[in-house]
Amino acid sequence: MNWTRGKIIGRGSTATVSAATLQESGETIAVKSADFHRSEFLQREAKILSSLNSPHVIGYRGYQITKESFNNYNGEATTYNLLMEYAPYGSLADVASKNGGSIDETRVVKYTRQILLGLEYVHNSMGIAHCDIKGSNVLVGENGEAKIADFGCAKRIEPEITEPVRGTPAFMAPEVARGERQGKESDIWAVGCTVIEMVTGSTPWSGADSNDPVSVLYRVGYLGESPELPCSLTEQAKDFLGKCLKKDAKERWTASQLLNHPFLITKPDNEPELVTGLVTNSPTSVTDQMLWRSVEEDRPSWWECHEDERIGVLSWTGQFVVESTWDTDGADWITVRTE
Ligand SMILES: Nc1ncnc2c1ncn2[C@@H]1O[C@H](COP(=O)(O)OP(=O)(O)OP(=O)(O)O)[C@@H](O)[C@H]1O
Repeated sequence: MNWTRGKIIGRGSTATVSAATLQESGETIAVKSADFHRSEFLQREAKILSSLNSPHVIGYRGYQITKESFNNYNGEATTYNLLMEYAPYGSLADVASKNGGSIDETRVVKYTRQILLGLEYVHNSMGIAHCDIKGSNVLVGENGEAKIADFGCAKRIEPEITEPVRGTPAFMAPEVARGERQGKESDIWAVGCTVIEMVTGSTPWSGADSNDPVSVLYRVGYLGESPELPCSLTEQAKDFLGKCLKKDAKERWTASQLLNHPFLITKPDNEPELVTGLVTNSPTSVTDQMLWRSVEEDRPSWWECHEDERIGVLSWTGQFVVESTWDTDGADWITVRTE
């Protein structure tokens, strides 16, 4: 399959995402790329994504290994590329920021339903837990529908293998924060956190502790705290979040149960028009520079620092692997390590 790489449209902790055009059909796709030697998670993601087929999961278009010079490499590097359906509105986090910081309730209901439909499929039909549900890992497709993406942390539910828990601290359920287990129940906790993120425009725990993941994990895992519910929410919405944020994983509702919760089945008002997301129309050519958001132009200020420091900063903003050896006396807190 021949394709031409376009502008960079996203950058995560493990990979860079570019827009690209398929030469034969002219279709715009997204290509997630990583240096081959650091592409273990991306390869794992490609393997899982290739087995999934749902309107609520980002579409798989194949993978390719290339030799090319991009992403500030000196000279040519062997690059692993995951080819995916392109989501023109970017992630829910992008949609929120383009809509003045948060997402209106009608759309929050719609996106939540679609995330749960995606999870119902992934959990029940495919036996997979996503393990990193959050606003920046849910993309908005051409028709405005939410699609789950970024399966780099995903794992098979059965047989249950003891693996280090993975994900993003602010979205971690108590049992994950304690390094005990991670499965479909912890995805549901993360859905609750994602609803809070959509409503408030900030990640949960975004008070004084927001820059200290260890403190957040301690509060969730050992002090029994839950993220604060926005006071603007209706009673129905608060009840829904209560079912997602049950401290005991066994009591948490499943995706199928939540899909029947009144918060999601009450007829919504007319959906307001989507305010410009990443792009306003599905682009047809990567040469149409106006259509692409370039993170090259608005990299955060810490991006230019020395690579070691940058990895350090990324570790605070990105994903963590938590060793499952913690005990409650706090002695093992430093076993949180980054990947
Ligand atoms: N298919 C896509 N279409 C459009 N934009 C995309 C697509 N995939 C990813 N992006 C953009 O790139 C960003 C980073 O992608 P992704 O989360 O998959 O990378 P990552 O390295 O796994 O990130 P992290 O590990 O930090 O969560 C997304 O938040 C989104 O803005």
